[in-house]
Amino acid sequence: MDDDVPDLVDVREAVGPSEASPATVPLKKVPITVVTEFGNTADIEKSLTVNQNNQATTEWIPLANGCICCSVKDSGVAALESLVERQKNFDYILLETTGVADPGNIAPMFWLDEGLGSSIYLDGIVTVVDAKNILKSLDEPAPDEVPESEADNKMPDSSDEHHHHQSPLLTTAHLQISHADVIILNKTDLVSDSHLTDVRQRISSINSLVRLICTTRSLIDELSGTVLDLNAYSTFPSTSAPDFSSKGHSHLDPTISTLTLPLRAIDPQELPVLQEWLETLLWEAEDRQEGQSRKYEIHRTKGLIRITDGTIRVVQGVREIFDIMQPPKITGDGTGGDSDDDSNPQGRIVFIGRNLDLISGAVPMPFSA
Ligand SMILES: Nc1nc2c(ncn2[C@@H]2O[C@H](COP(=O)(O)OP(=O)(O)OP(=O)(O)O)[C@@H](O)[C@H]2O)c(=O)[nH]1
Repeated sequence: MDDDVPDLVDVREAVGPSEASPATVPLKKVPITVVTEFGNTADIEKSLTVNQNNQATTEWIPLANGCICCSVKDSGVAALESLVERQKNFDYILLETTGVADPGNIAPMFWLDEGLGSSIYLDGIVTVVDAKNILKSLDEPAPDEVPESEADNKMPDSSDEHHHHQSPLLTTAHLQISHADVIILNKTDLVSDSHLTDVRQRISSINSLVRLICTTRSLIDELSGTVLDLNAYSTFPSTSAPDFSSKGHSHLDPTISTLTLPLRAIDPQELPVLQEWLETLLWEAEDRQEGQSRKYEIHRTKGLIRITDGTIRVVQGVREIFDIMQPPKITGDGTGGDSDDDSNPQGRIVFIGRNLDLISGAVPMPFSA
């Protein structure tokens, strides 16, 4: 998908030198936050441009097979690694996509296996949402806003008009909200309080785990934890918006919802069973597409697992890839650190995606609380 090709911006230009992470603390790896903003339909670029101290460096991405989606996957990471290695003083990378990008295609590129020894790591996805226009974008997408993945996901029997019309439309705005770890809800000065409440509820019904920050002119007080230093792919979020859809569907948004499954504490020996359950759930959803009139689709998975020995594990996943990991020791609020305590919320696993009400019937959860 051509539109997924990102521009790169060094955070020191984006936010000003005083606000960036302190340069005195050398980072072993450079974190990346992916920023998506719906509605920006900039021209397609097949290059990565990095701005640092007003010096722009461009890495061109070779287009093997003419398919930018396949080509950018490895060469985009390689281009970034090469930049980080050549200019060793990067603190952070903000990767701004075009407005019609599907973060579900981009996040897996940068969420790299530890064993690969990459010099970069994915820190999180931030989506900027226009409070005035978002409901319209979710309800009445223009034809060119319908992402390619929607076309891919049409039922095999898509000649059957009934099926196609029954399936609620998945828009780019849905995808950018469902994959977001943080949403900057901007232009709040242009809407009434009741409109803002409707927007907040709609967003929370799609993605109950997202951290929602209301802004005017995208101004935020504290960058750390909002745009930078998110640790969104290594910890479980401390935010807990109301769960509108514990059954896997929501009346507020028929297309995408959040499903929360409470988990009992599990024995360390049972972790492989959890792993197998997730494999079945996430991998077979892909396989099941053929011949099915309805299928579920998981965009994002996050879990907090309480282990009977007092430790915790975090589950993180985007589309079909996932990891069960020990969280880094970074917070005292139960979202980081590797030991359990009373402040930890109940163990649970959370899925964000489509038709999630089908999950429990398809692959029953073995550790229900
Ligand atoms: N009233 C109000 N106007 C805003 C706000 N944020 C941006 N604008 C204005 O809205 C107009 C369009 O800005 P954006 O929506 O950021 O435009 P964009 O298409 O995303 O632009 P790019 O960032 O270049 O992609 C500009 O005139 C901005 O000054 C806000 O919070 N409130």
